[in-house]
Amino acid sequence: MLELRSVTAGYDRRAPVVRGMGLTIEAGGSVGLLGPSGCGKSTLARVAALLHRPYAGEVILDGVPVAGWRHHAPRAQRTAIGVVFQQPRLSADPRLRIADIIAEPLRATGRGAEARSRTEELAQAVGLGGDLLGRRPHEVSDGQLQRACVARALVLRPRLLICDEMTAMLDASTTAALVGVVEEYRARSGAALLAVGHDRVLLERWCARTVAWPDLTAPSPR
Ligand SMILES: Nc1ncnc2c1ncn2[C@@H]1O[C@H](COP(=O)(O)OP(=O)(O)OP(=O)(O)O)[C@@H](O)[C@H]1O
Repeated sequence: MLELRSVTAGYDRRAPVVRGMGLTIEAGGSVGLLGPSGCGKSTLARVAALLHRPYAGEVILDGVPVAGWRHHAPRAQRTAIGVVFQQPRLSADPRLRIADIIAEPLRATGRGAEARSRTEELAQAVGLGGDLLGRRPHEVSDGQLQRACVARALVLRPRLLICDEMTAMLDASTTAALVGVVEEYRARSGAALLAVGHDRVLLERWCARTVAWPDLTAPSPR
């Protein structure tokens, strides 16, 4: 469903963080990407999420090379992919209420009419009850905000979910709950998963296949 071919990317063309890397995520499959802190996992995850344009190489979505990049890839392709980042406080607009954070992608794609029903459905799925939907980020815990970010990542019914250290700052029970939400969604929808992190035990339990950072230097077998 998604293939990265010989991708080179980073923040300075003269010293790229990611060099010539390949990774394949099969339709419905799950891949855990392991690597030490600072090696470039998040950078590669952002390329895979079509949020960061590589300097070289190809990103192929459903057999079609992604084209028309500016900083991001075109929205029509990006909406096939849901992303959860490590730090919910950096990825959620502090001015919005939790319900609006969850519904943001619907409104941004002209599907605001579905916002109310989808928000209620997903809030229930991720375990956000009571008055939490009406609060702003500074009025909820990190774990509650990350639950909202998982709901937001699912709201457009993505066919690929990228979880970049989604549980790094969470306790064991919230980690288990959110992995459960992702897996329940995948079981129902057939969506694929790229989970990025440095917790080998978690990723090996969660994903059908795990790859460690140095092994990505050669293109993955197709
Ligand atoms: N926006 C940015 N501008 C410049 N350099 C950056 C930027 N984001 C990351 N880097 C640098 O790129 C390198 C890889 O960072 P990246 O976040 O991809 O690593 P990581 O493997 O995900 O790390 P961690 O596990 O600690 O999150 C690091 O040296 C980092 O300092």
